[in-house]
Amino acid sequence: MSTAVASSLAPEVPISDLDPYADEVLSNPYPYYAKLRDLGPVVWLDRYQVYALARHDEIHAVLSDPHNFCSSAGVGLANFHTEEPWRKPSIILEADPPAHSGIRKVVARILSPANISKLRPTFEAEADKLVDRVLAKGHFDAASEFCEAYPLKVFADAVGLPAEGRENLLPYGDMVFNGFGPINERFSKRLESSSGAVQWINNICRRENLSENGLGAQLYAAADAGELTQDEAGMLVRTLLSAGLDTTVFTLCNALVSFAQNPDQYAILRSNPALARQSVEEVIRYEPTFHSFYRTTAKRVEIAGVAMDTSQKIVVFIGSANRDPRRWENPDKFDITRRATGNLGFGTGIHGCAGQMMARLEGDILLSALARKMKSIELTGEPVQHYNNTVRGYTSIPVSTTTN
Ligand SMILES: O=C(O)c1ccc(-n2ccnc2)cc1
Repeated sequence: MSTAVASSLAPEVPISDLDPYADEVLSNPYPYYAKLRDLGPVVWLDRYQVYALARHDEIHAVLSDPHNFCSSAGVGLANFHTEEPWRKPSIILEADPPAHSGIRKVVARILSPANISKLRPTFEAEADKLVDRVLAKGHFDAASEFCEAYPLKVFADAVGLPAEGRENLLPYGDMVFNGFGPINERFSKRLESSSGAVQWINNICRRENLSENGLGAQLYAAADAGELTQDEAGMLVRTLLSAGLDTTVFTLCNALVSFAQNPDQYAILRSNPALARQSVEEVIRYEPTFHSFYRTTAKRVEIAGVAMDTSQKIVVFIGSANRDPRRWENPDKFDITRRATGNLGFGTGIHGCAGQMMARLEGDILLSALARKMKSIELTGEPVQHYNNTVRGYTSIPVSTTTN
């Protein structure tokens, strides 16, 4: 498509030359999101030749309408209907009904509160051990020694992974999340340096490499019961490992930085550690890990009066929806006393995050364990941000802490 598209666009679609993947935007996207929201309900990003939605209501509507806005063309910038994906498409994330429905049902059961609540005693014991270890140090890196360590232990154990080789998990997830953006230098560099990780992931998802009763084994048991094929079970183990590590690591990073930067909010949590679960919700709203997603029009369709052709890519900025003053009061304030449920940090609709209860379990347990023992936390240096096309978090968060 060329300028012809621009001239055939209805006049009311504002055109922006924003590059959402530029470092300066990724380092603090919120002012750019505000500009996009003010431009209009639908904006044309000329650089990538895609429509962009930055307001809550239009994003909610598109994510709730898989019939008109499909996922099988890929949920990143690449259109699987016209170009080769970098890896085999996900049978749940990059699928539409009816193929999606049966797969989702199995994954939803395995990640349901009923099934994962059995993990709580183990998750709590590991959280107490980790909190005691880092608080004994007084000074530590809350990213590498705390926020990364916890999911890499408890979630990887829950899936049934062996102890060795786990250093492949975050680089693999980084590739997956870069892959939802353009094939830019950031993505291709990661792709080159992580071919070993791809091999390791494909191998570790095999049934014989997983523990007897983990979440991975439960997926293969569903195949034995005829709900999936054995191959689909293996692909869904890949899903758990693609989706379940970097996201929770960065959510915990964003929580720690948000609390360190808002000590009044940490004091509230400290006074009532039972607020941990609600504060995870506010972290997901205020600093969502997952910032942008795409859908593809499945037919000629209209959004906010803008007529779109079929096969058009639309980027929805979830991070912007969660800061939209049309939906949230004082959206730029980190406030753990607000009711943040219903925010779009976990998406919504049939593709709403299948792992959200796992993410909440990990966040609730780790933050309440911290709040019970850590009196205060402060940054002893600038947190080092992690740059990725789609997710936001940190690779280093130097802190000093005081205990009871
Ligand atoms: O099936 C997969 O490979 C896959 C599924 C879901 C995600 N995801 C996106 C945002 N939170 C999780 C990533 C990868």
